[in-house]
Amino acid sequence: MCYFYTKYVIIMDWKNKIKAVIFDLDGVIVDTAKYHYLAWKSLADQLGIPFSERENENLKGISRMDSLNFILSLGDVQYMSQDDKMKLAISKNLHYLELITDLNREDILPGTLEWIQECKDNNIKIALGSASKNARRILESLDLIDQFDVIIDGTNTTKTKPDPQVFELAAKGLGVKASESVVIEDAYKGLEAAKNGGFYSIGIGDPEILNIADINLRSLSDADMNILEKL
Ligand SMILES: O=P(O)(O)OC[C@H]1O[C@@H](O)[C@H](O)[C@@H](O)[C@@H]1O
Ligand SMILES: [Mg+2]
Repeated sequence: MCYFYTKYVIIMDWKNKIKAVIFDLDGVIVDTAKYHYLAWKSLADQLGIPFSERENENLKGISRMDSLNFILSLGDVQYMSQDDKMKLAISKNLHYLELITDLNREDILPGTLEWIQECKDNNIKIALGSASKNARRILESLDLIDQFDVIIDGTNTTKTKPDPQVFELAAKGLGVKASESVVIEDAYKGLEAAKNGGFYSIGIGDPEILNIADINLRSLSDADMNILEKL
């Protein structure tokens, strides 16, 4: 008796469409968002400004100075000299750095390493697109710095999310178009930045808050890259 076997190779559609993934850092790769909150909360307490996790949502994805200005506006602070603002921003950052002293590979959020590996297996380029000026230091602590083809952070940008500059610079560095790239973000403003630049997006976190993402996940560990088939 003779058997004939036919092999079908199914090529997923997203593999023809997507050439790059741009990861946000804080709240996507590592849960530093909570330390940013704790450091801002402690500063707000010192200044006597009411500040809770609800208001903190507005700080996700924006620069250090914009965050400080937002907190001062909550306290109805009409005027503060640039010098004094700088001192407060520096003190918040020193506190934040203290809180993340012990950050290490175990702090990488679930699913991140698998997504990075899948990108590599599928010849998808990887960039970091973060507002943080501490990004490189954090990637070093996590031993991830060598995984990225391009790193764009708060030291490379002049405009903050929701301006798409950070993602545009990342795409330019990778040599891909926005329409061929997926941005992974935990911040509403980050998702707005992705949309403003014409990037696809995945929102990590509460789908009700992140309701402008193309795909919503609670965590990267909730799906593998074939979820991009939904795009
Ligand atoms: O103070 P840093 O590390 O430069 O970070 C700037 C911003 O970086 C973003 O990634 C965070 O979501 C913001 O909360 C933070 O303010
Ligand atoms: Mg973030």
